[in-house]
Amino acid sequence: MAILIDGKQLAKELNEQTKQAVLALQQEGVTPGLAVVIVGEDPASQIYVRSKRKKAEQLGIHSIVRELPATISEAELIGVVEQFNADPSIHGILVQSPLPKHIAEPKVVRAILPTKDVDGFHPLNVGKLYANTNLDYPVACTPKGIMTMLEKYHIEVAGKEAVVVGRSNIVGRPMAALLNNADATVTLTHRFTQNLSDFTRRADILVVATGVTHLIKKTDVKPGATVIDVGMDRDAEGKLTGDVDFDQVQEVAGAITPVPGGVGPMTIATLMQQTVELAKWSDSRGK
Ligand SMILES: Nc1nc2c(c(=O)[nH]1)N[C@@H](CN(C=O)c1ccc(C(=O)N[C@@H](CCC(=O)O)C(=O)O)cc1)CN2
Repeated sequence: MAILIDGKQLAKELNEQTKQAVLALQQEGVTPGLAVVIVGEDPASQIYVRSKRKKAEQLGIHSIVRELPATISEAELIGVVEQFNADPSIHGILVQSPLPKHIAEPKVVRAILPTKDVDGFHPLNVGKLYANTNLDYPVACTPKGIMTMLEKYHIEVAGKEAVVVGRSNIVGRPMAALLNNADATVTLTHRFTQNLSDFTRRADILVVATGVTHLIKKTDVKPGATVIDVGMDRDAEGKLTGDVDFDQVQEVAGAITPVPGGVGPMTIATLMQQTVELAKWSDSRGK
C-alpha cells in the first residue's frame, strides 16, 4: 500500500511559515500585496479565486480581487494589469486562467511586469526556469508546490526517471523543467504520444496533468513509483476526482497524492509563499 502524500497538511505547514515571513517583512515596513484578476463567471475559477483571497487575508497578505465582466476587451484587461504594475502596494499579480476565448492569454501574461508575475508564466521567467539560472524568479505554483511535496516526503529526484503526462504551460512544461533542473531524467509526454503506458511504466516519479478522468491505471505504473495526480475532474456523480485511478494505483505505487487534498492545496500555499518572496526581492532591490 502506498504512502499517502498529504497536500493539505503540507500546505498548512507552508502557510504557517509564510505567515511568519509576512510578520517579519511587516517589521521592516513591507506588507506583501497580491492582486488577483478574474474575468467572467466560470464557477471553478470563482472558487479558486475566493480561496486565494481568503488564504491571503489569513496570512496577513494585502489582497485585491478585481472581478471583470466576460465582455471586457483584451486592451481593457491589459489596462487593469498595467494599473497593478504601477501600484507599489502590489508585489504579485495574477490573471486567473482560463480567460474568455476572445482574449489572447499570452498577450495578457506578457503585460504583467516580470518582477510581479506571481504565477511565473511570463516568458522572461519561463526562460530563466529553462536556463536554470541561480537568479531569484517566480515559478508556476503547481509544479513548484509539487517539488516541495517531493522534498518534504524525502523522495529522491536526482538520477531518477521522471515522466510528466500533459504539456500545459501551467503544469506539464514547467514541471518537466523543474524535474530536469533537479537532475531527473525527464520525459514529457502528451496527447500525440504513442503507447503512453510504455513511458509511464518506466517512471520512478510520474506526474499526471491531463484532465482525463482516471487515465492512469494500475498497469500503467511501475511498482514503488511516486504518483502525483494534478487532475481536477468530475466523475459521473459529479464528485471531484483525478487523472489517476487512485483505488487501483495505490496498490502498486510507493507514494501517491489524493484528489482532493493533494496538489490543489499546495498550489495556493505556494502562491502565498511566492507573493512573499516577490515582496522580499522587490524590497531588496529598493523598490
Ligand atoms: N492564473 C492561474 N490560473 C490557474 C491556475 C494557476 O496556478 N494560475 N491553476 C488552476 C486553478 N487553481 C488555481 O488557480 C487551483 C485549482 C485547484 C485548487 C484546489 O485547492 N483544489 C482542491 C479541491 C477544490 C474543490 O473542491 O473544487 C484540492 O485539490 O484539494 C487550488 C487552485 C487553473 N487556473
